[in-house]
Amino acid sequence: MEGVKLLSLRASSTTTNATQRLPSQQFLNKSIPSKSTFFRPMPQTHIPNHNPFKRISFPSIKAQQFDMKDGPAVVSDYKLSNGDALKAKEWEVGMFQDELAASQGIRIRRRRPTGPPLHYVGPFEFHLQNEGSTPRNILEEIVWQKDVEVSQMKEKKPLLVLKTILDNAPPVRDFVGALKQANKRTGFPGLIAEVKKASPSRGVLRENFDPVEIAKAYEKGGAACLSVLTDEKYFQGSFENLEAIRNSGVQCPLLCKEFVVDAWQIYYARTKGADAILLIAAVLPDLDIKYMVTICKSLGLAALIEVHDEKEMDRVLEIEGIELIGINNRDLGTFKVNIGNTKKLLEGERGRRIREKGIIVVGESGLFTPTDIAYVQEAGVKAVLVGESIVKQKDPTAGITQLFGKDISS
Ligand SMILES: O=C(O)c1ccccc1NCC(=O)[C@H](O)[C@H](O)COP(=O)(O)O
Repeated sequence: MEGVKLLSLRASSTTTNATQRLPSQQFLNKSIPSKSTFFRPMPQTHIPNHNPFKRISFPSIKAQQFDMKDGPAVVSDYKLSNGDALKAKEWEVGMFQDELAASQGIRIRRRRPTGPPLHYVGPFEFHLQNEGSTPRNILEEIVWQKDVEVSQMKEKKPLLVLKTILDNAPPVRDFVGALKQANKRTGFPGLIAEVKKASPSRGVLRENFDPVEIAKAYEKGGAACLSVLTDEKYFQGSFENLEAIRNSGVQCPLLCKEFVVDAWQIYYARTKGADAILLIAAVLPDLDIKYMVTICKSLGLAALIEVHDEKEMDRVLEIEGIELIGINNRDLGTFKVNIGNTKKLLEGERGRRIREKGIIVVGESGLFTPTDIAYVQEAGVKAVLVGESIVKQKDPTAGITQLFGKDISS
């Protein structure tokens, strides 16, 4: 069988022991390395081109044990099968994607670093450090899990199948239009009411959870749009919930609240009745956002681009064609909530650019009282995304009236 030649494999014996505590309860008592083994600058890395016979140069690999004496080892003429070469290529591409993202300030790695395929280690017996394969925070853990889930789902329903379903799909509802209209009608920020059973930071929010009943109660209470969590593992949500709400007669446009790591998910969300989808800037590099926004537009979906800090906001403001930006008051890495974040990100030049571009800003998370709503409205939002404070109420319709300090249903 043809193979590629592994021309130089270097290994060093350095290890890192420095640890830091993770913030979330779920992560308590776990420690992670301060620096990931597979996330440091590796100037020697090249993405191999498609010719399997071309030279591939590999990044340096840190080893905990290495039975060669001292210093780098050079392996020559070690052959990889085509299958292994593919794995090697995938691994290097993954590394390259993470480095590209890091250059944009993105700390979330898109998939769990697996370490190089076994054959990379050649004839030497050494164990790769796997500290780098521990997620740094909950968002990274969710994203890694999502990457695995999506590859399995894609196998069951490839894009071509989704596209066929979409040929007969009912029309999309105008998500942004509904928010603007509600803002005009009520004088308050348009409400995106979240159908949320549980969350990593707050646990189960509502035991008796009937998504359709809650959606109807929100609509009755004056919600302009609904946000439906579809992640199962961390939020106890589902695409069945989204579909059921869509088929229940509820008229509000629906946001699919997912952790998008692959454009396939956008098509899938649309087949399940979504009118809008969330894209998180802390997870997606600029090019992915641009590409995904284009896909959303081609499908008629609105894209809610979520940011949490100035850097993310500045990146997103450079992207053409963004209509909706969500400012999350919750740090998805540490769970800390501060509604002052919305104000901070809308001050000065940023606020001016947003107004100039006619972007609708959504204040997200941690909104519980009429004072909170007034505060973010004063800061410049035209919409709010609210989950916990209304979903926990026995009667979510009344919860909305309580949140705004006024009946906003008519
Ligand atoms: O809510 C969490 O614990 C959480 C953890 C990790 C990633 C995302 C998370 N939440 C998503 C959201 O931002 C909220 O569901 C949404 O903005 C509503 O927030 P709230 O009104 O505070 O329920």
